[in-house]
Formats: sequence, structure tokens, C-alpha cells
Amino acid sequence: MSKAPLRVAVTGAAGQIGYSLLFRIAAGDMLGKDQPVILQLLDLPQAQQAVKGVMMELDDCAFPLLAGAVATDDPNVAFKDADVCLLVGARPRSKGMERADLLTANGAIFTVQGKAIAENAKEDVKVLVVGNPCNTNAYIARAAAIKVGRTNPANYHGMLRLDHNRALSQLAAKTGKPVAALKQLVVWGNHSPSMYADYRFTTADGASVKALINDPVWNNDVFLPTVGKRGAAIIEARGLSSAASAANAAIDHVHDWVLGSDDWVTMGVPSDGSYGIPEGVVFGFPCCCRNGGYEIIKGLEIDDYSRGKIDLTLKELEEERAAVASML
Ligand SMILES: NC(=O)C1=CN([C@@H]2O[C@H](COP(=O)(O)OP(=O)(O)OC[C@H]3O[C@@H](n4cnc5c(N)ncnc54)[C@H](O)[C@@H]3O)[C@@H](O)[C@H]2O)C=CC1
Ligand SMILES: O=C([O-])CC(=O)C(=O)O
Repeated sequence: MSKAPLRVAVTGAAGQIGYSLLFRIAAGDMLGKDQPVILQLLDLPQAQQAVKGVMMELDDCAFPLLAGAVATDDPNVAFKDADVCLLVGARPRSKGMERADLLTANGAIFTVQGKAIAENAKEDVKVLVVGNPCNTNAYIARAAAIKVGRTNPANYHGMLRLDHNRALSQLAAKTGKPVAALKQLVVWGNHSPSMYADYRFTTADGASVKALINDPVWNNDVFLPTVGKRGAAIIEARGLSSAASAANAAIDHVHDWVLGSDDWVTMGVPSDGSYGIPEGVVFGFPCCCRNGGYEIIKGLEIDDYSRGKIDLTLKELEEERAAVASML
């Protein structure tokens, strides 16, 4: 017997990431090849015609798993009974624009959407914020949702998976090992150049990647800036932000959260106080997923270098948090 469809709400459905994301969700890449889905697409009134066009193309793919699709400009309709919400819609950073400028522009959007999710979605809804600045937008949506109650505050995430995947790829190139051989990577902190991609625990076919590379100068001067500034490098090259790789990372994040992971995955999750990160701050942590839930991996040793990096990215998040405090 086929499974009952799950409802997936996607905001910013007419945007670039939306265009890379929706077809893969409908093809079963996110929730499984046996899991029917209903897409609930939210975008601004002026983008509704474009969303209709995307829906026409979804029709034309004749996806066997696509059990329905609706388009709306009303968050209460988009999030109704949603099992998963992907909050992609936001004002994207354009060439030369600072992330800080995005904070106020996006704060209002995520207050409204957090409230609408808490009032309308399933009680165990899983929410992933992609729209930047995604950690703080997730923090805002979670704060608005907590005021309503009903949903699980632990289920409001920000997306660090693109940073994780970028770091994996750089490490594979450096070590000459296939991506699939690399295990136990973590990217701590904010989805911004301040993030700290940490391969001290990473193994390649069981061997220590840190020992294989054995090059702290490369780590500090090449690896971390390359991963941290990759988004800006893509914008510089394409004139547009990274859409296909961001969509891929969103699919990876939700896929592993729902279906489980056999390796560590980096997720931007509300801190439970682990590693000295204040409770509630949405922070990139090493996680493992099972039975539809996730856990922060505890007890990893934090050396002085790492503590410095983690504190730096936390400081940035604390500043973002202070900047939006009056909106909450
Ligand atoms: N976390 C991550 O790793 C990454 C995040 N991003 C972020 O994702 C976001 C989306 O990027 P793109 O798809 O390239 O942008 P885009 O500009 O192509 O699309 C954004 C869409 O969101 C819609 N939108 C704006 N406000 C909305 C609202 N209040 N409700 C619903 N829809 C709304 C717009 O009408 C547009 O269709 C940006 O904030 C970008 O910075 C991009 C890449 C990676
Ligand atoms: O800065 C942006 O808008 C794009 C982004 O987050 C990334 O590619 O990491």
C-alpha cells in the first residue's frame, strides 16, 4: 500500500533556489522514493504568475510521487498541516551587499512566518531556514513560534549543510580521497565567512584527515577562507547566489533528518547549551539523526585554536541576535 502524502511547504518558490529544489523534492530525493508529497508553495503576490509557471512545469514532469501542488501568497494557507517547511524566500544578497543589511529586511518576514507555522503546521513540523541570514532568521521564526506554542522549538533549523558539503569537497580534493570516504566533519557556528569548518575528527577510510593533511597553514590561510567565502565567490562568478548547491544542501539536511544519517551531519540547530553556546542560539553543531529526530554529538574536545574560532562565530551570532532583539 502506498504511503500517505507528506505536505512540504516551500517559500520563495518562484526564486532561483526554488527552481532547483521543487523538482527534486517531487522526484523523491528529499523524503524517499516511496513517499508521495504535496507541495504548498508560498511567494509574494507579484511572483504568483511565475509560481504558476513552475507548477505547469511540475505537471509536465508527471512525477509519480507528486500528489498535489498549491500556490499562494498567504502563509496561513502555505503552512496548513505542513510536515516540512523550507523557508527559502528572502531578499537575496546582491553584489557588494553586507549580510548585516539583510537582518532588518528579513526579520519581519520570519516573524510572520514563524507565527503562521506554529498556528497552522503539524505539531511535529520540521522547519529549515535557507534564506539569509539563515541562523538568525531561524532564531526569529523559532521565537515567534514559541510565543504561539504547539510546535517543537527544537525543530527550527538554519542551513549549514552547504558549508559542510563545500568543506567535504575541499578536503576530498586536498587528500585525494573520494568524498564518500570522508566521515565526521563538522562546521561550527554561523552560515557566514565566520563559520569554523573543523576536520580534527574527520577520517578518510578510517585514517585521520588532520594527520594526512598535516598543514595548519593551509587550514588557516586556504581551507577556512575558501569554504567561508565560497558564497561570495559564486556570486562574483555567476552574478547570482549559489542556487543548485543550496537546493542540494537543503535536500540533504531534510533527507538525513527524516530518514537518518550514518555519519555526522552539520545542522544549524537551537543550542541546548552544549560547548558553551548559549541556549537557543541557532548554531552549526555536529549532529546525528535517527528515528526522525536529531541529537547534538556531545563531548568532543575543543582545543584553544578551535575555542577561538567557535567564540568568533558565536560573537557574530550574538551581534545578529542583539540587532533583531527589538523585533521579537
Ligand atoms: N543558507 C544557505 O546556505 C544559502 C542561502 N541562500 C539564501 O537563500 C535565499 C533565496 O535565494 P534565491 O532563491 O537565490 O533568491 P531569489 O531572489 O531568486 O528568490 C527569492 C524568492 O523569495 C521570494 N520572497 C521574498 N520575500 C518573500 C516572502 N516574504 N514570502 C515568500 N516569498 C518571498 C521572492 O519573490 C523570490 O521569488 C537568499 O536569502 C539567499 O541569500 C542562498 C544560498 C545558500
Ligand atoms: O550569500 C548568499 O546569498 C549565498 C550564500 O549564502 C552562500 O552561497 O553560501
